[in-house]
Amino acid sequence: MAVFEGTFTQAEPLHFAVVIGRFNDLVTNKLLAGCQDCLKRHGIDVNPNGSQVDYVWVPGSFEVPLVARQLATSGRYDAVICLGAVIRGQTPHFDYVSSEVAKGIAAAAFQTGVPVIFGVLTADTMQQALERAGIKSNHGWDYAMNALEMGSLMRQLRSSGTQAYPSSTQSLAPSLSNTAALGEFSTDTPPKG
Ligand SMILES: Nc1c(NC[C@H](O)[C@H](O)[C@H](O)CO)[nH]c(=O)[nH]c1=O
Ligand SMILES: CC(=O)[C@@H](O)COP(=O)(O)O
Repeated sequence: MAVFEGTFTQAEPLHFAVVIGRFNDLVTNKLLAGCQDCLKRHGIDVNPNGSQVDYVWVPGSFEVPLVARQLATSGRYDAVICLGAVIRGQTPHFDYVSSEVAKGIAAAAFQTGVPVIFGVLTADTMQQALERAGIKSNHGWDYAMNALEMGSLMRQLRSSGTQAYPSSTQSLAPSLSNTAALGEFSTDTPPKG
């Protein structure tokens, strides 16, 4: 049997895409800064003109999953980091946007086998969101850590001969079979070789 765990010390070969919602960009720009700071401190070249991180801006959180899935499907990235800020208003709109973006991001990961990081704040107030985007702590940093860990973990799983999905189901596989495929990595992970 084996134990697989992502590391943070050998990030040099990893490639990331970051999808950012422009809505509430007072918050999302701060999440992005935290995310870049973390990646940079782990040896990643975060320059948009470099070769390791691509950035895609979309109008709002609702658009994030579509773009995240397209990027994940490209096979160019070890992880896709999604950043957004959904802040409750006076109508039920918040519930629709936050629910769809959460489901959509999960679906993008399941459908592609690529880690898609849920970095969308869902806050009752702007104050709550800002506190989580740099005033108290910056969750952008945490989301980058999640991407580093998952990118590293998936590389390990691939090189050990285990794969989250058979390559034939790499894109747009039905969610049921994807869920079953993920079960391969429960505590019953088969031995290597
Ligand atoms: N209200 C918020 C939105 N709304 C915009 C949607 O995300 C979307 O862009 C629009 O409905 C067009 O499809 N987006 C956020 O990211 N945060 C919000 O609080
Ligand atoms: C997240 C939202 O939907 C929010 O910004 C919209 O505000 P409102 O419900 O007042 O229209």
